[in-house]
Amino acid sequence: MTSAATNDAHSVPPPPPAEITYSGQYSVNPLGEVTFRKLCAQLPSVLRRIAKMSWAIDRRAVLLLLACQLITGVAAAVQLTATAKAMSPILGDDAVADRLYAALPALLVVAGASALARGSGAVSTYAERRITPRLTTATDTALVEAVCRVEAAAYAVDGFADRQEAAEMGVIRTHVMVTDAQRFMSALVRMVTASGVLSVLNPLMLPLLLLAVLPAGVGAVLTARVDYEIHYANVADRNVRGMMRWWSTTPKYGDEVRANGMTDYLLYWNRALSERVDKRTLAAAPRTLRIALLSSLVGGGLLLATWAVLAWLAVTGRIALAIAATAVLAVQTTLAALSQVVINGAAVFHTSLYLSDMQAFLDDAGERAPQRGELTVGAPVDEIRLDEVTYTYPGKDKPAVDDVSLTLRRGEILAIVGVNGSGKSTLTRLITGIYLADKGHVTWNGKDLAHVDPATVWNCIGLVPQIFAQWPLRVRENVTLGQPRSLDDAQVWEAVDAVGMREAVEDLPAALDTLLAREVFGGAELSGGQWQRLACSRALYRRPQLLILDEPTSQMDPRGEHGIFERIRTIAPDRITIVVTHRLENTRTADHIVVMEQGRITEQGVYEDLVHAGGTFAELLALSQDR
Ligand SMILES: Nc1ncnc2c1ncn2[C@@H]1O[C@H](COP(=O)(O)OP(=O)(O)OP(=O)(O)O)[C@@H](O)[C@H]1O
Repeated sequence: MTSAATNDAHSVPPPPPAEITYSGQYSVNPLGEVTFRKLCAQLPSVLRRIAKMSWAIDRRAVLLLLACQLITGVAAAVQLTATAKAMSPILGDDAVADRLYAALPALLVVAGASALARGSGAVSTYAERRITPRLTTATDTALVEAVCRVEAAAYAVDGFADRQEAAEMGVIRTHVMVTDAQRFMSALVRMVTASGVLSVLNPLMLPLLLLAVLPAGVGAVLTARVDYEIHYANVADRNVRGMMRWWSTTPKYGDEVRANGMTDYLLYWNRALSERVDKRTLAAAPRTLRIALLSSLVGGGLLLATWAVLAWLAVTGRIALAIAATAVLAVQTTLAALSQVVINGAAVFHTSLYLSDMQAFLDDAGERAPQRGELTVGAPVDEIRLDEVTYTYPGKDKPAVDDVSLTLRRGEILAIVGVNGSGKSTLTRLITGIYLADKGHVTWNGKDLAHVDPATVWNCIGLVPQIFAQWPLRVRENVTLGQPRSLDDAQVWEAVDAVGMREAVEDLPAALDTLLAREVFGGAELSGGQWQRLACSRALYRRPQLLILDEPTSQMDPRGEHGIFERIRTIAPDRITIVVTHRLENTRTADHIVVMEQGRITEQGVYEDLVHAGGTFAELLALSQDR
């Protein structure tokens, strides 16, 4: 390419990343219409929920936490009352030594109560640390399990991935949830006891103090509301950025990224998405500043009024000096506790929003888990029938599989061929019960898959999908999928031999024990064709009743391909075998071939008949030989 051409290509700026918005049925920001009062009213139920979750994890730690809160409250009340007692002699007219001596018992009580409060603080931190890690693990596991167990069709539902991303935030927030709740509760207890003491000293002080702190409370909750609004607006972009980050940085696609010169573009993408996220976040900064300034201004003015009233009461002799001094302390304590209540209350509330997202996702995922029925299937699987089966992907107008009827019998090899997008893979998903038909029935041994426990169906299947996982596990687990059939490795080697991989596996640093993850220390990497052979050995190891191979040899050398088809023929009598392939020569092995076009079966028969039928099969075969 000439340099002019290169410059030309570079003078066209790349298009910005597509604008994606958080979609689906949860696309309405739940905070949009909520008032401050409603938010405060939600706190008890949020705390109850956190307590319930913690209770399920560690009852003793929860009880310990509650006991500590009680002790904190009692200690705060004792401290203030004893301080008031100590103030009278200290502010008296006797000699200093006599005044201190008289105040000593009360001062000792203050010291004891303070030590008790510190001790209970330390114990409550210990209890909280007993709960948090396990709570985080429990929620994380619940989320992973929920996603793994949904009907596969859920992945195609609008907004499912975005809601999953939003739910991930709930898991992250469980790290701080118990700490926030515990701090909130302990500050609340301290505040209630201190303000109780204060109102005993002078009933006028408490309402004034509450008024002084109220603006800070409103400000903190309003800020939380803005933060969540921004989080909500950024969910989709963060989701896409996370995915793109993985694709850009994983070594698996490193060759493609480098050799195709994609690095600059990918960095541009990452930057553009981050800038978009930042733009939204920065746009909110003036709003949060306004909220903070206004709430501080109003709160500060009211606090000034509180101090003025206290001074007026003392100066006019309406309260004794000792009481006024204790009131100053009580106001300080209440104020400190109140701001903690406000800060931690807002944090708890903020967390609750993410928890609600997580719970909504878990509930939704739970509803999307297969609920098909109690029927079971097992070996031997003699017949699989499809009767007028139709399936349309969510959001699509045209069916991917349209009115297909087919019968598969034990011992037969079926080949499915057709152009890209004709519905071959979708058909195999319907046969395996990964998707359920919208119309028509798929039956195994006469049992409709719509009513069969899918786990029993999947126990009978060995599947080599078109795009298969390269698990970062040892070779052994890559073959057994972590479900060994025996204690020794004999059957693993048998499956490895079946795909001609013995030599390659023996050459690895630790043979079957070699970790197949290049990124991890000590890990090894296989070639594309070797990975594909391993995927085949995985399916063969299961000795399935239904063996499905979707383009199983696309990356293999002719020797490997020949070996696999030999093997398929040898083991075919004990099972039903389906091969999806574009290499039409490979369909010679099949007892029956179906040709798919636009979701329908348009031709079927054996190889020799189809070659001479003058239809799509003959045309595709001729094209594949025209080089
Ligand atoms: N997860 C999905 N969500 C929505 N549409 C899908 C999904 N998977 C496939 N489709 C659509 O369904 C149709 C059939 O796809 P399918 O993967 O079954 O074709 P195929 O015959 O296996 O193609 P290929 O030869 O390229 O593997 C296509 O139009 C495709 O766009």
